[in-house]
Amino acid sequence: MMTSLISLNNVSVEINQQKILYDVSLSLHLNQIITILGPNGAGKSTLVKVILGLVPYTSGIITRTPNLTVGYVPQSINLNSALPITVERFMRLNRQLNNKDILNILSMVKAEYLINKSMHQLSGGELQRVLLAQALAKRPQLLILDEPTQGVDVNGQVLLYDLIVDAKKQFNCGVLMVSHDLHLVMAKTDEVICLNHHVCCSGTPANVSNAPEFISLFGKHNASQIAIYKHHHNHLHDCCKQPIEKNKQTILSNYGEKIND
Ligand SMILES: Nc1ncnc2c1ncn2[C@@H]1O[C@H](COP(=O)(O)OP(=O)(O)OP(=O)(O)O)[C@@H](O)[C@H]1O
Repeated sequence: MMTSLISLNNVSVEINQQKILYDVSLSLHLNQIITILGPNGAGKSTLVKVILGLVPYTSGIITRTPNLTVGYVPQSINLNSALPITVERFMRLNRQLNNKDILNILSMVKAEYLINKSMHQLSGGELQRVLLAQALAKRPQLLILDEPTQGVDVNGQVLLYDLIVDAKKQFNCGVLMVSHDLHLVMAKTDEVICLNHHVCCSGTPANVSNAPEFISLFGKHNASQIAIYKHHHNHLHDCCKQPIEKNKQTILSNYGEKIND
């Protein structure tokens, strides 16, 4: 039997009488990668925060495995530019790690060369890798990432997703991530959950891309591109380097261009 790390059963969240999430059910297991996708304002970050225990839920049941260790990679962090901090100091903030631990964990995310650099001088990709290292320092059973490739160029995105898969293998952890980079993550994902305040559809990437709910949310053409991208995930084009706007039409309509150019 698969070990369920966390299960949500008909979880709803209301803020100021507004239903942000309703009747969301999901179950995440060890060694499983779940990707959550959905349009702007669909409640993806709220769902992540509910799972992290940062936002209270109004109804439903959440069950966690006892003493669950969770590592979290946020979308980005606000560092006070007036306060200099090196990567090494940043890594020490959360936990008492010795020098060897810090080097080991940074080398896992190919960031050991950054150890003495200022956090303020990192590129988008380097910063996200350090945030991943910080999350992995706890040796989490559950790794949660909320749009981890914001501000990261395409090579950095590919590397980051590869590192997430490596981390899953190394720690045998479950991974739950919010991502708009469907063309990069689909082949690495076990289950896709399409969220628009509720779970519109879920399943394997191949199944979801054929689901009527998914097609009505993202359009038939775009849905079919996702299925195609499952087989073309190493095939990158220049247009991927453009910043991906947080707008489902923009994100998904780019897929056609990538296929054809
Ligand atoms: N604390 C809050 N108070 C009021 N409204 C909130 C609060 N938190 C979230 N919301 C609203 O809930 C909705 C869902 O927000 P959320 O950030 O979870 O969406 P999202 O899917 O992550 O969006 P995006 O793709 O833009 O990051 C939005 O309409 C947002 O304005």
